[in-house]
Formats: sequence, structure tokens, C-alpha cells
Amino acid sequence: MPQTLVIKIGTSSLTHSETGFLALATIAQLVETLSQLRRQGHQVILVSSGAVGVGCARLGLTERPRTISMKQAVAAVGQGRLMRVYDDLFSSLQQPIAQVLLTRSDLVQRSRYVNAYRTFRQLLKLGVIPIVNENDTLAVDELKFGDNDTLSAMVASLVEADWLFLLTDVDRLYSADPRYYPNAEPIVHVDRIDSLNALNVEVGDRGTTWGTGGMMTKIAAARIATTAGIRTVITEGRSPQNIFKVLKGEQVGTQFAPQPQPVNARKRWIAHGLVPAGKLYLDHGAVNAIRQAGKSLLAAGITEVEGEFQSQDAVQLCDPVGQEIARGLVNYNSTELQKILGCHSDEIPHILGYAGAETVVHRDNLVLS
Ligand SMILES: Nc1ncnc2c1ncn2[C@@H]1O[C@H](COP(=O)(O)OP(=O)(O)O)[C@@H](O)[C@H]1O
Ligand SMILES: N[C@@H](CCC(=O)OP(=O)(O)O)C(=O)O
Repeated sequence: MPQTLVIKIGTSSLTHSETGFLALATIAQLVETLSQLRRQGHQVILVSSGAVGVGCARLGLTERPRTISMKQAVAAVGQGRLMRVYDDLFSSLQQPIAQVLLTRSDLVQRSRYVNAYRTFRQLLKLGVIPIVNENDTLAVDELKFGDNDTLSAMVASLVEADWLFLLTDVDRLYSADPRYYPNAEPIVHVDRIDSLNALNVEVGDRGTTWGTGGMMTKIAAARIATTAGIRTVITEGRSPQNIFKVLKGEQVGTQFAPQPQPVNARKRWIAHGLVPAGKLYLDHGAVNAIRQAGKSLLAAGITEVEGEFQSQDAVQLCDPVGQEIARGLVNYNSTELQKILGCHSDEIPHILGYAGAETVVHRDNLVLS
């Protein structure tokens, strides 16, 4: 049955780390694999890193740029070259492609989120393979995906993909970084992403010299995708043809099972599309009411308000030690909340001088993290 596949490939697979030159054999195999998947009727989106790495190679730079303006300039050089290579290779197989450069702000506003969804759907209907990257040249720090693992999971969630493949320079996830712990245990199947905590998997936050985020961002991506009901696979970029094996049911790489009851599209946008503008600290009673009983958040359960935000902004709901437990759209601005925190709902009209919403975050606008 035709499926929608989002395939992300990292810099560590697209370039040779010693020279920064393109790994042409890998790219050619990737192009062949994706074109064949298209011919089999699947809908395919490629999320490709490499703009900064390729830009550095083009300009003869031997390490990743440190300043933002340099990184943005280098990405502008590399992105064009990368697309040129992709277009040459895909064109020789008669496969049309498109460039889609996204910034986080494209997904923050609901109308722009829906617009991005429609554009992807139209491209897929036309049989095109969209090649997505973050718009590194224009993205500003506060509104960045920051890494393409997260970006790919958000794209997969946006288009309601069936599969997310994260292609990297290791064959799968291990109990610890195999680069430093050669005896680390391979992990082949993850039924529930929270079980990784119990397995004590060490992911670090550093990738290779050219990669961003290492396994940490891949696990975060797997969490976003699996809660959207998307099967996620971490496997080797050097052998993209392994995708066929995975689709046939073979145990290749690390496979993450999708959550049985996926979160709906609007709640996914609240959880991952929006950028939280503040934090609400809750007492234990409120944490339990939200987590266990699926209740709305009332002012009585809030102990502290952090940040400045408007009504209907997204906020993080945190337990007493600051660990995020949920996100949601708030019904009061931060100034109002400072006045009513800890109070019973009946007292709100008296304190504020007007009747506001009964809940601070209604359960329809609240998503567990
Ligand atoms: N538990 C782990 N299992 C496998 N690899 C890990 C783990 N923790 C850290 N890593 C590192 O993550 C690296 C891949 O991340 P990264 O360099 O960001 O790749 P990419 O460019 O594909 O995004 C691997 O080379 C490996 O050294
Ligand atoms: N957008 C950046 C890639 C950022 C990124 O996540 O890189 P990687 O860890 O190699 O997937 C670029 O094109 O260089």
C-alpha cells in the first residue's frame, strides 16, 4: 500500500568528515532509493542537512562557523550547491524535486501551519519529492528548529506521514555512544519511548564534528513522531536501500513503534508548532489532575508564573521542580495570572474586576509532554 515517508539525512552521512567533500556514492544511492520508492507509488519527502557543511567545503573552511552571521552566510553558499547536486542526480532519473526552506515561524501561526500542510500535499500529489531544510540564512535564534531531526519530525507530523527515517552515521541507537563505548548494547526495537529512561540509554548532546545534536535530537524527534502515530527508524545513511528492507518488515536499525492513540493534529500543533512564551509551576494536586485525570488547569493549582505572555499564547506547565509535564494555550495573560495564582475560580471576578474564563488552560487546549 502506498505510504507517506519522510526521510532525513544528516551532514555526517552526506559529507566526508576529514575533507568536507560530498559523499557522492551515498547521495547517489539515496537518490536512486527515493526515486524507486516514488515509482512504487509512495509519497516521499527528503529532509536534507548539509548546507553549512557543503558551504564550508566550498569556501575552504575547516571547521563549523561559530558566529551566527558566518553560519548564515555559509549556509546560503552551501544550500544552493546541495540543491544543484540533488537536481542533477534526480533529473537523470526523471524525478522532479522542489526546495522547501522552513523557519519555525512558518509553523507558529495556525494559518501558516495549515498553508505549509497544503503546499506539501500539493507537491506530493504532483509526484514531486520536496527537499526540506531549515532556512538557516534567515532563521533567528528565538525561532529556530535548531536541528533537522526535530524539523523532520515536525514535517512528518504536519503531513501525517506513516514513516520517519533518520539516516545517520551509525547503524542504530546503542545503550551509549558506540564511538566511545565499543561494548555498548544495540537497541533494535523501542515499544514506548519512555522505556528508554528505564534502559538508561546515554545519548549525549554532541554529534560528530559536523552534525548537530547527536542521538539526543533523534530521540526527541522519535518522541514527536511516535506521539503523532508515525513509525520512526534510526538507521545508517550509507545504506539508504535499507529503507526497502524496513518496509518489508525486516529488523534493520532501531525501530520505534507508533503510539497507539495518536494525539490529534491541532494538539500536535500546540505541542510542537508553537513556541512557549512562559512557564507555569503547578502544585502536586494540579500535576496529578492534569496527568492522571485529564483535567483542565485551574488558577488554584498554580504556584508561580514565569515570563511575559498574552492570553492564548502557548505556555509550559511544569511540576514543582520545573520539569515540563504539559503544554497548552493559556486563557489569561501573565499580569492577570500573577494576581490570581493560587486562588479559587470563584474569587477571580472579584480580584480582576471582571469575569474571565473558569479555567487557566482548558483541557481541549492542553497536551501532555
Ligand atoms: N546512544 C547512542 N547510540 C548511537 N550513537 C550515539 C549515541 N549517543 C551519541 N551518539 C553519536 O551520535 C552521532 C550521530 O549524530 P550526528 O553527528 O548529529 O549525526 P547526523 O549528522 O546524522 O545528524 C553518532 O556518530 C554517535 O557518535
Ligand atoms: N540546517 C543545517 C543542518 C542542521 C542539522 O541538524 O545538521 P545534522 O545534525 O547534520 O542533521 C544545515 O543544512 O547545515
